[in-house]
Amino acid sequence: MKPVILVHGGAGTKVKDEAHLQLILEGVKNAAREGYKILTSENRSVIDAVEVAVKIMELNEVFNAGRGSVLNADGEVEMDASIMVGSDLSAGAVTVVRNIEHPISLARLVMEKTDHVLLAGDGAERFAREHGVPFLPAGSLITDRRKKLWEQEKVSAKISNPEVCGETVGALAIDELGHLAAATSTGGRAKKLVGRSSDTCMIGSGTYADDNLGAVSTTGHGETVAKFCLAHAIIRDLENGKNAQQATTDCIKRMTERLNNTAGAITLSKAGEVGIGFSTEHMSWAYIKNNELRYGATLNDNNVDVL
Ligand SMILES: NC(=O)C[C@H](N)C(=O)O
Repeated sequence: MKPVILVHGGAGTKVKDEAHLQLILEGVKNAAREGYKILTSENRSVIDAVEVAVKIMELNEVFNAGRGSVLNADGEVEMDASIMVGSDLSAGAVTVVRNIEHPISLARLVMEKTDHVLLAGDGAERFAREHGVPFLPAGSLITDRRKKLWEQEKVSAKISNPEVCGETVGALAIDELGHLAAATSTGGRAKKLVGRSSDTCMIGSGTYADDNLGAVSTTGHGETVAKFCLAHAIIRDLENGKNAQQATTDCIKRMTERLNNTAGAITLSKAGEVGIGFSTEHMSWAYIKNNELRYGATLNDNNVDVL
């Protein structure tokens, strides 16, 4: 089995101009490269690879995760993340967490240090403190760009257009032995109600991994993704014999038709096949397989860098 790392930088990104597109593409390529380094290093582990890839994007302000997350109705950052290991289906997630740099690492701590799957808000933050997770001063994750957008949107009564609140991040990996892992992290939807949880923290909607079938990370309009259990719908299609690309394309299409809203997903099958699908105009993605880095932001893109 060839190791593969596959990442996305969110469906629904409103690409402003060429310079913005390049920042997004550099962001997903960099995350894929760093994840692949871990995946192919001596002490390789799929869980480390997806965590590192997501952490890199949580630090990158261009994405809606960690620093650079969108702001809720009160103008604050509340974040969600989840992670899953395909060998034994262990999973961890956090929701409505504030002032920590890496929600994905906290989700991993929930997976590894508790017998729970999901911790929320104050309880998740108390658990983080007890495990020595550093806290940032309040407001540190708010960027000027998000603040400006929030101020513009504040004057409009309508709910945020899902096309303008993309940039959630996710990563999948498979190693030489066929072990899979998946991770997803988000600031959610702009102007969301305080305390709102997203699909991203829901195992089966935002994230899923099972060595017997495949791994999925989703992005897009969270309520739609959650109602459709998009990640697990794709897994079921894999189980029914579809390949990674067919399963991803078909589920996104069924979800979009049924619920009249948009989303995107990346999929790795247990054979290491890649699936990329979205019903938004853009979703950035990158993957490394066979020493080639492939990346893009539209369905027709097929850019290749040889490593
Ligand atoms: N763009 C996103 O993926 C946002 C995320 N799914 C949410 O609804 O919170």
